[in-house]
Amino acid sequence: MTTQTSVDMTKKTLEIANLNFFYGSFQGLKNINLDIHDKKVTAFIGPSGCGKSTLLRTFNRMYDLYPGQRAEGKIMYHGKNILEPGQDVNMLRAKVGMVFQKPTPFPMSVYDNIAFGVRLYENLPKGEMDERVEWALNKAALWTEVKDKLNKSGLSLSGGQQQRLCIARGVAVKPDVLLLDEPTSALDPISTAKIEELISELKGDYTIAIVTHNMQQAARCSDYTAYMYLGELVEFGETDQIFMNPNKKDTQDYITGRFG
Ligand SMILES: Nc1ncnc2c1ncn2[C@@H]1O[C@H](COP(=O)(O)OP(=O)(O)OP(=O)(O)O)[C@@H](O)[C@H]1O
Repeated sequence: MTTQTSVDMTKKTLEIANLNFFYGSFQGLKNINLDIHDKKVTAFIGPSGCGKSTLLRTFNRMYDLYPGQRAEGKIMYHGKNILEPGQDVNMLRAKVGMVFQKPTPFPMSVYDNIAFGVRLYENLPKGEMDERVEWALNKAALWTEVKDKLNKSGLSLSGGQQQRLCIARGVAVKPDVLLLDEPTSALDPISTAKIEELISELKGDYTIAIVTHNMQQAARCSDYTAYMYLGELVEFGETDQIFMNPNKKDTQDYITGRFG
């Protein structure tokens, strides 16, 4: 008998089919097919320039902000192809939030860094906004460190705290998906460990896709791993299988450091 749990295990948040991406005439992604599973962490690994960030940026159409960049194919989210012209991209970006490599707090208070995004989508009375700010900072494991500094500039925090503030900002609008583009590459080992711990906790509530150069990080944090090379998806599967028993020799060579 199929239990509810096993049904949930196979639920997909994003279904990517025949996805191609172009920077002008240069094709950055070639016929990508994969599913992003609900409330799991999917890691994207591969050598520099293989298209990891490009792929991540298609999931919330971040590329739309840049002329000359276009995607073809399908990314199904809640039964709709988000690549179609009628898609409300602002709503999409609220549901599919993104955190970048370099922490990017807004030049405003810690409190307003969180409240700013919430105000774009919801009109909350002050008391409820206070609760939302505390809730988001708690989710990002930052509340105890900043609860006495809510009126201080977000830029006055340490790099690791700034990155958790950016995660709190993403979480505050209650997204389904969090896209993390090398979120720890600018951080020290202690901050990195905190973010990795946070990722494990957040996946209880959110679907997470992470680009990382750090193979150990992919192995530690993710449930699924995608290995990319030259704009193609070489191999995708459960992280244990990809790291311990990859199907392709290219994947094996990359994860064992024999590549290039
Ligand atoms: N704005 C752009 N205009 C033209 N080509 C681009 C642009 N951004 C990226 N590319 C190209 O697209 C390809 C994929 O780049 P992308 O940044 O997605 O790779 P990546 O795997 O994330 O690399 P890295 O690990 O170095 O961040 C590369 O060949 C890159 O040069």
